[in-house]
Amino acid sequence: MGARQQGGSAIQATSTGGRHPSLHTVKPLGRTLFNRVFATIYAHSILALLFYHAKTLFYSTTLVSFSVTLAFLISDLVLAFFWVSTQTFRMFPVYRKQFPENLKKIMERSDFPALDVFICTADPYKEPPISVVNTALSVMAYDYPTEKISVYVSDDGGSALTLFAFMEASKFATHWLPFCKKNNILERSPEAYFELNHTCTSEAVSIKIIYESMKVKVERVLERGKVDDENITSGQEREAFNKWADSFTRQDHPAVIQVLLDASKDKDIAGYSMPNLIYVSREKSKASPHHFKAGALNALLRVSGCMTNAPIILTLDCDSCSNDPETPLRAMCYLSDPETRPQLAYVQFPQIFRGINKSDIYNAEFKRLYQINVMGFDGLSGPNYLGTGCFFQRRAFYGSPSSLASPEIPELAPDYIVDKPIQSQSVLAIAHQVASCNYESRSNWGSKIGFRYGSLSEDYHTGFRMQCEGWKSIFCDPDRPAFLGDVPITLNDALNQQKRWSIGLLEVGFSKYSPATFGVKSIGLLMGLAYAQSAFWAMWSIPITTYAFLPQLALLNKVYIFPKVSEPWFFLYAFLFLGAYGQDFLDFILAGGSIQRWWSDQRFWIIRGISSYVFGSVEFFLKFLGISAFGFNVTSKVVDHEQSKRYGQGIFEFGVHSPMFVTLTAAAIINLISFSQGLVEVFRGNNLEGLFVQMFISGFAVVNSWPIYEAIAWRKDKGKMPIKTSIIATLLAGTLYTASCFVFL
Ligand SMILES: O=c1ccn([C@@H]2O[C@H](COP(=O)(O)OP(=O)(O)O[C@H]3O[C@H](CO)[C@@H](O)[C@H](O)[C@H]3O)[C@@H](O)[C@H]2O)c(=O)[nH]1
Ligand SMILES: [Mn+2]
Repeated sequence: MGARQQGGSAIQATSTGGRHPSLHTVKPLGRTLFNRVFATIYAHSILALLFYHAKTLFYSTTLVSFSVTLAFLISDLVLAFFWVSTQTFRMFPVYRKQFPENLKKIMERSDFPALDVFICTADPYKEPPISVVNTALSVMAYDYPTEKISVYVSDDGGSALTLFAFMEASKFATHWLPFCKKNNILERSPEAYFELNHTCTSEAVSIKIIYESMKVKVERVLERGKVDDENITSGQEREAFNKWADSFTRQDHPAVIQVLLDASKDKDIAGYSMPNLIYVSREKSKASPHHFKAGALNALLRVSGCMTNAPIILTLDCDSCSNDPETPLRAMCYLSDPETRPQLAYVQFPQIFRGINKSDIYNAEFKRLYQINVMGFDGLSGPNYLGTGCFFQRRAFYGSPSSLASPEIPELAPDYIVDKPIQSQSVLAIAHQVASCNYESRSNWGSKIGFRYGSLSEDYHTGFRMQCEGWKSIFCDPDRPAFLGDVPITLNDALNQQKRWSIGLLEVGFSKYSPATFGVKSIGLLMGLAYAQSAFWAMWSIPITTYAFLPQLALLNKVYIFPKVSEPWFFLYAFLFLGAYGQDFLDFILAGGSIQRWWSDQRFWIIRGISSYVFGSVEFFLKFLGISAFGFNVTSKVVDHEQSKRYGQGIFEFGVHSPMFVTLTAAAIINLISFSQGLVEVFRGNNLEGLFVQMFISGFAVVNSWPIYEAIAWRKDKGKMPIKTSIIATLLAGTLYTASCFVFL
């Protein structure tokens, strides 16, 4: 909205010095001055609050009041940390525009750099192969010199079913690509295209028939769980599937690298060349760590290095379909600009999703994380890497801009020129060698070269470390979303995803490369703080859990812990609450959000605070102390019909028992009871002034908890709260209340 109108025009030449038409412009957002003034006022209010706590702490006469004050002091210090670090995003947010149409005036198409696309998938039953195929087709059909595109699919599930789907896709692609280009189609994922376009030409109808028959074949094979002989059409295909011997399991198998399309040979039905399409399932063995997605990406980095070694790499999650065929040209506006290029590690596009319900109940949109904060980062040294939809310079994986970190073999150097066909014996031999699981042992992969290991949030970690090395990045947020991904549609999936993120981020936060120490030293205070905010994301659990339980338990015990409405300190509390919420609301709406979605956003922040972040922190510290281990739990992209219907109606999906639902439900129960108790007090004419803040907090929580009460009390569908969860939560609430009676006695 506001942001979009300030883009500037193509006439203001920026980077090309006026000699050529401009490729891109950058402008500060209009609200920067307001942000700075407001920050000054708000900072003073925070200091006043801390002073108030210190004073209360100093004069507290009992152990209980001392402990309660201390708990609020700690909580408010954490809130203050998040507030301070949020200001880094508000100091210099910028908005950029690109002019891809000008690229053609400056460069010949034949001079465009080659592009290697990496697509990761890990489990055919959670990530349906037909969707992965759609993602691949959507980028194979990019408006970009086709023979320069190579798509590498990493299959961490090591599944013949996925390979089968891609064999079928390579045949379908020979029809699909010319169809898209000839008709200048925008949605180049067939699924999206057929969903949107109901009035079809006869050509479209016949393409649709080919697509549907491929889809049916792929889905049938998936249902059967194996590729039957009748589905294998050539000796070459049979040879490939023979690799799935009896000893082949997903955790233990040799590397499988299969060239499905070869740009130098294969042609589409119109006679034009096809892109390269290569299936890669790296070697796995239970004896060696595989480092989850980062490991998969590094294997692709090496395999692609010796096969095509394109200078530009696009990384995609299996569900990130292209939504705009012009996207690589937009990225090229920066990657081909001699002024920005030498320092530029990557151009990040925002993560945008399809199929989010109207009020976005699980806050899948993540406006703050994926859009608002990123614009703030962009005005400093550039956005963090978001894991998908990102164009890298290959060189950025090999050391800082000024000093190259050399790989073990010359074939992997970023400037190596591949002079043999990708299917030649020698190329395939090296590719298999670098995809083996022992290749990385005692090497710099994962520490100084490639995607970085040691965190379940490999995206955040890798981008951060690149910036510490001196690389810059750019956020590219065009009006038409460049990619569209899938969102979790059950609460359990959403919370588990958030738990994984919070663990991964803590892993970086407490490593020797912590943004708070190493980061501040390498990239400066503002960038360091900006990264630190995410690293310690899970610490939100401290204030949120405290405010979800403590004021309520005190209220139940008739202990009033906040300033009375008539006291001046009350206004401080009111200002801090309204100021923070108000500014958040403003940011959200100015970034094009709706009021309804903003409400869900704040609600889900509270929900995460008492579930994902609490459990994520606990799991992290157990691992830190060497007591347990955790893995990368892939988010399901499979759509259950009933669940998806409820999701569409905006109904919360519980359905299964989860410890994370227990804490949530316990909080909902305690808030409801304490609010009711407060009401009783008010009707009895007791002390509304002293009660007010506590009543307000529990009332606010009650309104937010509405979906939980529904799920416990009167829903009948499969997504209601399991009885077991409700019982355990009630017991937990009872225990907390009993304990509080002893404390507040
Ligand atoms: O061992 C693994 C685990 C996952 N993946 C792939 O990683 C991607 C992301 O997994 P998903 O379950 O969809 O996670 P999300 O939480 O939705 O993803 C976000 O968070 C991840 C880090 O936790 C980033 O890697 C992603 O890019 C980012 O979109 C998918 O394509 C998976 O196939 C692998 O290749 N190997
Ligand atoms: Mn995902």
